[in-house]
Amino acid sequence: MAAAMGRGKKLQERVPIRRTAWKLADLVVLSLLLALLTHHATSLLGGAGAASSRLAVTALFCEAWFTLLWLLNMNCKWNPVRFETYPERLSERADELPAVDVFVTTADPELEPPVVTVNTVLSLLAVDYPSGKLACYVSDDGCSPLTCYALREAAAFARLWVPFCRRHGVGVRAPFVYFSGSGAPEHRAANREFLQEWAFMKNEYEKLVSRIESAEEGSLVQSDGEFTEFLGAERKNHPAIIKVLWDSSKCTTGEGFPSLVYISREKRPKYHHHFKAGAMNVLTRVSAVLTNAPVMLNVDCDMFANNPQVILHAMCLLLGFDNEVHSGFVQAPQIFYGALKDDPFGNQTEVMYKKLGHGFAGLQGIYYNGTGCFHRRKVIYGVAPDCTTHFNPKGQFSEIRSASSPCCEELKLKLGDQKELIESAMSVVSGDMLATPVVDWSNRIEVAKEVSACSYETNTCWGQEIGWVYGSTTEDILTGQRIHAAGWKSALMNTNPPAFLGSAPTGGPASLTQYKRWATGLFEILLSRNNPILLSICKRLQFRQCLAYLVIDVWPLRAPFELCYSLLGPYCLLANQSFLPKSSEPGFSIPLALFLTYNMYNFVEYMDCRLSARAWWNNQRMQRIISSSAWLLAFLTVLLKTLRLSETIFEVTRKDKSKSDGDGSADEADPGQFTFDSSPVFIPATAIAILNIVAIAVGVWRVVMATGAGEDSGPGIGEFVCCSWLLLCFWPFVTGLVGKQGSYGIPWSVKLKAGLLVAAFVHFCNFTSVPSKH
Ligand SMILES: O=c1ccn([C@@H]2O[C@H](COP(=O)(O)OP(=O)(O)O[C@H]3O[C@H](CO)[C@@H](O)[C@H](O)[C@H]3O)[C@@H](O)[C@H]2O)c(=O)[nH]1
Ligand SMILES: [Mn+2]
Repeated sequence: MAAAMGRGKKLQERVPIRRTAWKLADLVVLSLLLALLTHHATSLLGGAGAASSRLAVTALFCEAWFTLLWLLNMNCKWNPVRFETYPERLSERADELPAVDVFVTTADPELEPPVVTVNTVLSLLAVDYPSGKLACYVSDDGCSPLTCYALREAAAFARLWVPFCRRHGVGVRAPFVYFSGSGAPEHRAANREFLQEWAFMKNEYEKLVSRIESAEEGSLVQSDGEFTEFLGAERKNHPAIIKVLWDSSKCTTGEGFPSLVYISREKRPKYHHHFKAGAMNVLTRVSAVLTNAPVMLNVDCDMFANNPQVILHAMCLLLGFDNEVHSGFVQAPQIFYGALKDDPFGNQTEVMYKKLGHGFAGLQGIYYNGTGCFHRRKVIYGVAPDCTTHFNPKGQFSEIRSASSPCCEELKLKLGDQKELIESAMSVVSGDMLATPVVDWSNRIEVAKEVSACSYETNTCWGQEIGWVYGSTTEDILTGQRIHAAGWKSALMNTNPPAFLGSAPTGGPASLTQYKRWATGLFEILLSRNNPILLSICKRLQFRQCLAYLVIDVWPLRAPFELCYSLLGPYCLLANQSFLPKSSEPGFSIPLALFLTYNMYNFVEYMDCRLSARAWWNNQRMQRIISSSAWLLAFLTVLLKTLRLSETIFEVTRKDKSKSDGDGSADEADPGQFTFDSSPVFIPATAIAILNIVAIAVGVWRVVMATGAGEDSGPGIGEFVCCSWLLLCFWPFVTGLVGKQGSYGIPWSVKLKAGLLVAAFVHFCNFTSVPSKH
């Protein structure tokens, strides 16, 4: 069918992005890095004193790492591509479109208010796609009757909302966005009939929100027989609850809207539930026995469909290649709404998507980002690309199953022996994108509960070769790696307007927690048998794709190197030594040129992505802060985990409800200002801020009193620049040290622990310092 659809006009086009100037710049930075390495290596060989050779070795070691990182980055960015999609060319072929199961995950009604989830679900139910071919499944790891109730109310509202959106071609179909303006959309304001309808819908939406927000758990569970299943259910100890909130096949009149199913998988204290990955696997199985669509879309609960054509765009990439190996999955970039001006917390990852993301896309394909992604179901079932259906030249199906194609027995072993599930899997594996079995759901709820039981996965391959992979809190990267290692490629979907918009954490602490979780998960990947190097040696992960994955996977490993390097400057000022060439030496130009070119390179990248200079500064500053706080803590946490001293958990990010209510958060004076709490992630960064203040003070005092060691061994301008630059990067912490009011100040417990670390370091510097001349 893919070929059939591709016949005539192409559905997609792979466009290489030219970057000759960037390649030159890559090489310039690389040669400066190599020059610096050579400088330190020769000064070592030239026989420096013991103290300065220790410094040179440390510097050399770190700089070798930075050079390696730069090479990895160069590899990733070298040949970027983008994909153009032409959804209008699908329009005459509506009946050839495959069905799609849409998954939404939510985990906590406190941190993820039901009204946020409801908006996401409504935006998805209303997309431009045949209703009968869509079904939406919501997984609730919070097991909350409030979420279930909110979704039931949303289904009632969808009956009005979906036809309204389709009739009027509404742009963004998350009601909180649509109704966030002060009045009706301007271009329609003259149409009285529309205005009436608009006002009616707005009123209905407001009623929906107030019903959801005023709902109380106690009265819901008791008064209404509908929610009795939640009676006595504890969040981590309850049977599976599955509710069909809307069944589109029952709808005989009108346009209808997609089916909606609520799932809270079984949880028992004895069983590890594997966080989001576990939820995704249950969603996969439950949908398999109900609708069994060959394509699955998954989004986080806070990520609404921002472009109603989103599924059609994805279909261009899923159906538009001659061979389906090119699009094992289709990932839309993760873009955020309601972003703070100039990205103060460095969590918009815009440049990362534009530079690294497109670079990945030019290799084996974009990484899976956990949300806004379309997977082929068979890819999730661990089927390799060469043992699936091939298309003959006439563009018709020819069911050539290669010898390695999984048979029924094999599927039973891998997916678990459940009759309905295996039947549905057989039909998916055979590759027929259009075979959607019509089943009567009412008979299947018990089956669905069976496959969402805790014990279902015992002695199966779920979480290993099948489904979302367990063992990392960054399950998305891990699962994507597994798919690429099976030989699939992936496609990056760029649409205008963006396909989905999500919410980024607000505030410093939440951002750092998120970065810590990612880095923890990435380190878990590196230490597992699923690390990209092994996957590239033993499986079919391409070599350059493996190197590209390393750019991301080594985040936590960067922390110790960057920390070490950042301590060299303050160490030299305190211990009256130097590690960089003096301004009088010819070698001085190397670090100077490197510093300037590297920062200029990054700065121009931000300009290239049409971001502000301030956004560049904030991001480069946050890089230093994140590395010395979140990544460092992640590094230590995983070390402790490998020593079996601690466990890693998935800390859910708080979603800002005020954004979905339409009223901006006015309670915080400056949402872009850094706030602190007593979490240990703040200790190392606070210590660095204090240390640099002390170091600069001592350094300046030495210069003023002229008590420094001779020209050759004492610190020079280079060391001063290092410390001042760090002080600027950690400025939020400097102000946090003196800040008093509420969360803008660093808590005393953090200051104290950081102070102790600094004292220990200063003591160490004194111990190893070069004695003064006088
Ligand atoms: O036990 C859990 C924990 C989380 N979630 C869901 O996972 C999603 C992501 O959680 P969130 O706290 O929003 O994390 P983020 O850091 O914003 O998520 C990013 O990073 C995650 C991996 O760390 C990916 O799974 C996400 O898709 C990606 O958006 C949300 O829908 C949660 O409801 C569950 O379903 N069960
Ligand atoms: Mn999120």
